[in-house]
Amino acid sequence: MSSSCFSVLKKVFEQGGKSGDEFSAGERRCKRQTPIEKEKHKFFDEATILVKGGQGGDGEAWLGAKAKTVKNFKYKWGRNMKKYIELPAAEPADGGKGGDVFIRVDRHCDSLLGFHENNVFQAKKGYHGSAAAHANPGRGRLRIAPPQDDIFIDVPPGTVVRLKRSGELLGDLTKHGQTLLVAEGGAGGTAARRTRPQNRKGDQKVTRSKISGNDPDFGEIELDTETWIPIEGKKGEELTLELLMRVVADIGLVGLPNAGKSSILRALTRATPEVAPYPFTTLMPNLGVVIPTDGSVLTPRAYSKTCEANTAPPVLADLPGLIAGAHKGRGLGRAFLRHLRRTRGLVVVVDASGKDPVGDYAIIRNELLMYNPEYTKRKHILVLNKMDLQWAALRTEDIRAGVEALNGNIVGCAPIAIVPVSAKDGSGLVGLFAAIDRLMQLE
Ligand SMILES: Nc1nc2c(ncn2[C@@H]2O[C@H](COP(=O)(O)OP(=O)(O)OP(=O)(O)O)[C@@H](O)[C@H]2O)c(=O)[nH]1
Ligand SMILES: [Mg+2]
Repeated sequence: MSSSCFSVLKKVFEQGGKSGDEFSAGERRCKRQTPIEKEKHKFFDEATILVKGGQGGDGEAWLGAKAKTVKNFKYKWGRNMKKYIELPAAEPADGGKGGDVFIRVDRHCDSLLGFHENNVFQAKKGYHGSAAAHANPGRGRLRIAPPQDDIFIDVPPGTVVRLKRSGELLGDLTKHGQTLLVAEGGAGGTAARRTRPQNRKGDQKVTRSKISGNDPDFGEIELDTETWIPIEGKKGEELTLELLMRVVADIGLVGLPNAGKSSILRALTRATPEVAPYPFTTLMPNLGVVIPTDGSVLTPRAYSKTCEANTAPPVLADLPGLIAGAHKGRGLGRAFLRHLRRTRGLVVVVDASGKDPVGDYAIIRNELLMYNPEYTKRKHILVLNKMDLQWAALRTEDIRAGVEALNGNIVGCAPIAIVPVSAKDGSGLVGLFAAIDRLMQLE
């Protein structure tokens, strides 16, 4: 079947069996997708955003305030008390700081897709000095307006933040709740009370008659309070950032399309990735925590027996299928291999009922080598899947021998275990749990 046939078939599957004509006009309108939504797998893990810190609030220009004379309500006749007291003049307030922009990790967020439609983040401008009067009601006037609220941009765990221009790394955010300050808000402006005019030549606001001293330009300048001016708040930082997501997982599942990677993820974890008998079913990585859920296949007790150390269960990442020539852009290319960067080990899945399982294994190892030679040095397990098919079961020993005979220069390090399994009927999964546990114990 041609690949276009596959995509049509896939669409029909996604629509729950309805062909395009069976949808009403309203339904079709609702289902209309943007180009980005259509090709999610190309955009889900990278984005460019513009972040702007808020401008600082302006200082207050309030020069008219005078000291007030008020009645002394504590006054008692006969004592040495003043009947009237003088309250000092309230001073004008400085502007408040503009809001900062932070990037924050949220584990409920799973892609950067949203940033393709909404990619400008501007924090609010700081409060002006005049707002300070209302910021502290009943408790006296603040001399500085309060700072503006910060904004937080939520990203998925595993997001790398770089400056677009220079490529400088600003942060690699992996843990839920981690934050990174990316654009600082501008400082608030100073109020008129503290501001001095610039003593530049020709500045009209400086009264020449008041210039004294022996400086050839101006010397000391005696200022006239009439000329005091408030200062505007400073502009906030403004940066263009590049976001790049690399999933955070302990183990990556790699293999040719249809080998059964997603089926294995389903069998070992609670994740429910799509499984279907056509290639490139998986377009984006799926994650799952290794916890057996199906009592008929494995109980949690059986799992804990297989685990020697009482460590947190590993996270598996199921990636799209890789094909020969992926490094030249064939299939889905190999850009998704970046998601293996943070893994500690790999599980290479091979369809043992296929034409040439040993050849498939060599293709995968070669593609990994072409992408990043470091990947072929990582510890890995070779899973021979589809053992429920008789043809696969009969060939197991031949496949083992074939893999062991492969040249280390081509495939890198040898697998730490070769595990025959069937994701369909669950056989061999206990052995796979044990092998994964062993992989996690290895340095
Ligand atoms: N008989 C048998 N079929 C299996 C087994 N594991 C997976 N399959 C079938 O193989 C086909 C492909 O399975 P997937 O899990 O989608 O394979 P994949 O490697 O994730 O495929 P891509 O996402 O396209 O790369 C499906 O029809 C599965 O039902 C198995 O152990 N035995
Ligand atoms: Mg898949």
